[in-house]
Amino acid sequence: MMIQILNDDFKTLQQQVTKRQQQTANKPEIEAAVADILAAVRERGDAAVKEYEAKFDQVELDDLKVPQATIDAAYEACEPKLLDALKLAKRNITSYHEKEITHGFIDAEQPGVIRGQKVLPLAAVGLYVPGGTAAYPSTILMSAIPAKLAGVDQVVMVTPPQPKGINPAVLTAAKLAGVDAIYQVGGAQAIAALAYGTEQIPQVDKIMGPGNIFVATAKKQVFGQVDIDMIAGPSEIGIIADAGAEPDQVAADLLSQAEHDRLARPMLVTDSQALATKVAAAIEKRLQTLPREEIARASVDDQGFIAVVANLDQAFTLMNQIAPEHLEIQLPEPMTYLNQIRNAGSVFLGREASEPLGDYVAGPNHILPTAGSARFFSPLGVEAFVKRTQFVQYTKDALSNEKDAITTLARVEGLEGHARAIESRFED
Ligand SMILES: NC(=O)c1ccc[n+]([C@@H]2O[C@H](COP(=O)([O-])OP(=O)(O)OC[C@H]3O[C@@H](n4cnc5c(N)ncnc54)[C@H](O)[C@@H]3O)[C@@H](O)[C@H]2O)c1
Ligand SMILES: N[C@H](CO)Cc1c[nH]c[nH+]1
Ligand SMILES: [Zn+2]
Repeated sequence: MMIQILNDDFKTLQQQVTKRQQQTANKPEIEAAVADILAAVRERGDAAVKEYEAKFDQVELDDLKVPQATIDAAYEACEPKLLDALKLAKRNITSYHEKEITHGFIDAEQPGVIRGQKVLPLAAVGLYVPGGTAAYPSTILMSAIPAKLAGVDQVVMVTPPQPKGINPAVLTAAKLAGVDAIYQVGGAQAIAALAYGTEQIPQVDKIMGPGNIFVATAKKQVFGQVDIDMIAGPSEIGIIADAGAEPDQVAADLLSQAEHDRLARPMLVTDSQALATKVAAAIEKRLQTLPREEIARASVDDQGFIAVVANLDQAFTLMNQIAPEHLEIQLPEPMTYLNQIRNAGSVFLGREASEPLGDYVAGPNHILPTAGSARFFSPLGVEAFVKRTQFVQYTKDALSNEKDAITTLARVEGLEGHARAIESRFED
C-alpha cells in the first residue's frame, strides 16, 4: 500500500476529513478498556497498578518509586554530548517559557475600591512521560520546565517501566529539569494512580503530558476528578506545500511524526498533483530504510493522506478544519500566511523549520493538542501550571454608591437575601 492521494472535489474532501477526524476521536472499545483500568486502580490501588504493568509492560514491580540513588547514578554516567544537548534544550525551553509568566494585578482606579487578581502555582502536578515504544527525555523538559517556572511545589513524573529499568537519559532529563519524584508506571493505570492516589503514588491536582491512545483516553475520563492540560494523543503533522517544495524533505518530515505511533497522522495538502505523486514515492523509498518502518508504515497507510486541492486558499481552509498538532508551511514567504492559520498546535514556517526542530531544541513546547482539539486547546505552557484567584475590598462610601444597583439586580433574580445582606451594612 502507499499513502492515499485524495483528488476529489473540495466538498467531498472536507467530508472525508471530517469522517477521519470522527474515527480518530471516537474509539468505544478503547473507552471501555480504559474505564475498566481506571475503576480497578480506584478500587484496588497499587495491587491493580502492578497487575496492569505485568500485563501491558511485562514488568513485575515491587517498589513503584525510582530510588534517588538510581537517578543520581544515571546523571553522573550521562555522556557529555547528551548532557550538553539536554542543557541546550533546557536553555531554549526556559528562555521561551519565561515570557509566559504572568503576575496578576491590583487596580485602585475607583475611589474606595480595590480589585485584584493573584496568580498562584498549583500545589501538585503529575507529568506523564511516554515510554511504550520510544523513550522521551525531551518530553520531560517540555513539561517540567514550565512547571518549575510556575512555582509548582510537587512535580511528580510517571513513565512506563522497562525490563532493564527506566532509560538513563530519561532519569538524567528528570534530574536536570528538577522533577521531585519518579514513578515507574505507564498507560491508563498511571493516569488513574495520579488522579485517585494509591498507597505509593500521591494524588495530584492536574495531570499533564502526552501519551498514546490509552493515556489520552484515560486523561479524558479522569477530568473532573483532577484537571488535565489537554488531549495530547498520537502525533500529527500537517504540511501545506506547493509545487516548489522539495518532495524528499516533505516526505521526511511526514515520516518524522509517522514513526511515533501506528495511530500517528501524517497529512499533506497541496495544490500540485506533481508534488503529491513525488512525495508519495519518496515516502515509500524512505520507509524502506527507516528503523521504525513497521510503525511508520501502519501510520502512513492507515492514517495518512495527501489531499490535492485547487488553490492555497482551499489548502488553508482544509487544514483549519483538521486543526493539526503540527503544521508546516512549505511555501515561499511563509510568514505571510500566518494570518490564515486559525487552528494548529505549533506552526513551522519555511523550508528549514523541519518539525523535529520543535520537538527538541527550538524552545516552544512540543506537548500539543491532537485529534482536532487544537480548535480549543493551546500548547502546554506556564499558564497550565497556575491558577488565578481574585479579590475585592470596598469602603462603606464606595459600597453605598453601588448599593442600589446590587439590590435591584438581586431582587430581579428573586434573591432577597442578597439584597438584604448589602442593606444590613446601612441599617442603624
Ligand atoms: N501530542 C503530543 O504532544 C505528543 C508528544 C510526544 C509523544 N506523543 C505521542 O505519545 C505516544 C507515545 O506512545 P507509546 O505507546 O510509545 O508510549 P505511552 O507511554 O504513551 O504508552 C505506553 C503504555 O500504553 C499502555 N498500553 C499499551 N497497550 C495497551 C493495551 N492494549 N491496553 C491497555 N493499555 C495499553 C501500557 O500501559 C504502556 O505502558 C505516541 O502516540 C506519540 O505520538 C504525543
Ligand atoms: N513530536 C512529538 C509530539 O507530537 C514530540 C517528540 C518528542 N520526541 C520526539 N518527538
Ligand atoms: Zn516527534
